[in-house]
Order: sequence, then structure tokens, then C-alpha cells
Amino acid sequence: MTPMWTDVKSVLPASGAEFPLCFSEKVETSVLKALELSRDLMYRDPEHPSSADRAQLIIDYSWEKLNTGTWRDVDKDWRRVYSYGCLFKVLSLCNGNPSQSNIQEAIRTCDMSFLMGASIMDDILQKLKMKTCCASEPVINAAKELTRIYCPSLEHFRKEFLDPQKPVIIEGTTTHWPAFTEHPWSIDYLRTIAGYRTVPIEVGSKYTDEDWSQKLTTVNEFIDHYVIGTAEDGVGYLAQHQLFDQARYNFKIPELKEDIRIPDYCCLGEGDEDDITINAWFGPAGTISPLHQDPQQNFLAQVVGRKYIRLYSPEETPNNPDLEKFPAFSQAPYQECVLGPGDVLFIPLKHWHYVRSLELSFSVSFWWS
Ligand SMILES: O=C(O)CCC(=O)C(=O)O
Ligand SMILES: [Fe+2]
Repeated sequence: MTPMWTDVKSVLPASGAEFPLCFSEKVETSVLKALELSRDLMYRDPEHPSSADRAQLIIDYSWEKLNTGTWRDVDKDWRRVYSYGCLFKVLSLCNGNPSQSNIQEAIRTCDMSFLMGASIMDDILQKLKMKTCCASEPVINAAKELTRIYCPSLEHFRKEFLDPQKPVIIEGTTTHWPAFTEHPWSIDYLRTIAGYRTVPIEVGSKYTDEDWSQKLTTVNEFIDHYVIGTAEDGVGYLAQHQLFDQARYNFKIPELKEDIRIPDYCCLGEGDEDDITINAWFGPAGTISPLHQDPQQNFLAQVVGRKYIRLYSPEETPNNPDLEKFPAFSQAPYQECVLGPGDVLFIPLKHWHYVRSLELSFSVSFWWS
């Protein structure tokens, strides 16, 4: 199952028997039958090609009812039927590995049900909209986009960014890493050098979720099951922050350490090179690190794939105490970016960060002081 579909399924009742379809006799039997067929097919074979057409028929038919006579006289059950049509349409759009245009269409369909339909199943379309919005390509607001700078000198970086504790994306400083040259980090390369190594992984869409868990697995199993496979049990992430407090040297795959370099700018700190904590973050699209802050400065280097990142200054701390409500929790100003291969993001000490992978991704973080 793709991360998106796992996420979508989590808001649906576990089986067709628990999926309510109750209407007054105003709704003809043929319409009820179409709804029941849609529901049963969705549980039996969600990718069935006829799902989308049947959902559209339900939408079109109820749309006629919504637009006949005055709005005041439209029976609420027809607005509910319309919402069910939208629900089945959204589900058919989000199946398999949905394209960005399907995701956008699903979001528009949810919006239409809010406008014209009525609330069904405990506002399920609201929950689905949250899930689909999470999977959509971010649209970066130019006014909030993080500054980029090419290979700044140590002095320039210190004066403009380190001293004032301003985040920035540094470009052009990783081009010589073997991870980009001699041994580009590919799935095959990872399998070759670390396939049998046992690593801790996280399972669940994010570590603040109830069904989130951690387990040990080999790199090969992790790749088979969570990266190229379609895991049933949620998004898997080889993220090592659970070890932050236990070990200084967290890099579980020493061979990979040969392929990266500690950024020169770390020498501007007061600590020793030995005190730098290096972490690996490897996972499929859809991994989420919820908003949090860390106790050191960070260079987050992107090696493979892209990640959407949002940053809040520590000055906003009084405004964002409730991490669960992210991203809609407040009007606090933020900065954002899409971090791509070769980019290094400077996250100053205690800056809040939220990180979501947009595709298969491998990042390395350097925590330093
Ligand atoms: O990439 C991620 O998912 C999170 C990275 C992070 O939180 C860090 O490097 O401190
Ligand atoms: Fe972090």
C-alpha cells in the first residue's frame, strides 16, 4: 500500500459493514444501490476502473437535485448523497500512486462537498482533505522562501547567518562528496554496502501519532518493505533521532560516512569535531518529522530526493506550544523551502523545524556547537 492510501484508509471505517449509508425514502432505491455498490467495491477492489465513473454518476445525479427548485427546499439527504459521491470520487483519485493532478482534483472535490454537500460520517471529507493536502506538492510562498547562498566564505557565513542566527540554504559545498561523485547513493549502492546491517526504523506516519512504533530491521528488509514495497503498516523511516540522547556517534553505517564530509563551517563553533553528531535520515515519500526544536546548530544536507521544510524562529515559541495542531496552529510567521540534492540547510539552534519528504529521500544532519 502506498503511504498516501495507508493514510487515507486510516480515516475510513474498517469494513463495509461499519460504513453507514442511511437515507430517507426521498432517495430512490437505484441511487442507494449505486452508493452500496461503490462502497462494496471500495473495500473489495479500490483500484477498480469503474469506481471513478460510478462516483461521478452519483455526483451528477445529486447535482441535478441540488439545482432544482430553490436551495431552501433542497432535501438535506440529497446534499448528503452529493457528499458521498464526492467521498467515493476522492477515494478513487487517491488510490495506488496518485499523480499530483489527481491529488489536486481530490482537494477540489473535498471543497465542492463543503460548498454544496452536507456533513457525512463525522466530517470525513474534512479529514480526507487534510490527508490529501499533506501529499500535495507544496506551493512555496515567495515572500517566505528561505534565502540561498552559494559557497559563502567562513567569515561571510559567520557574520550574516551564524551570529544573527538566521537560517539559510548553502549551495555548492557538497559537490565533492563521494556520495555525489564516486558512489552516488542509490538503492543498489545502499544494498551493496549495508544491505545486511540492522538499523532502527520508525513505522507510522509521524512520531506523534498513536500507532507510531519503532523496530529493528535490516537495510534490505527496510528497502523491500517500506521504500520500494507497499507496506500495509504505515510509512517506514530510517530516522535516527531516537538515538540522539544515547550516543554521540549515531551513524550506524560507517561505510557511508566515508562518502560525506563535515561542513567546514562547523569549525566556527566552539566544540570539537568529535562532538559533532551525524545522523542519517532515509525513507520513502511522505515521511514527516513533526515540528520540533533541537539543542544544537544543525546543517541538514540533502543527498537524495527533495524535502519540504518549514522553520519558525525560537521567538515564536510562545505562539506554538501545541505541536499536534501543526500546521494550522497559529498565525506565527515562518520560512519555508524545498531542499534538493546538494543543498545544505543551516538550522540555527532551537529553530523549530517541520520536515516532509516529497519523494525517496536521503539526508544527513550535522549537529554542532
Ligand atoms: O529530515 C527529517 O525528517 C528531520 C531532520 C531533523 O529534524 C534534524 O536534522 O534535526
Ligand atoms: Fe531536528
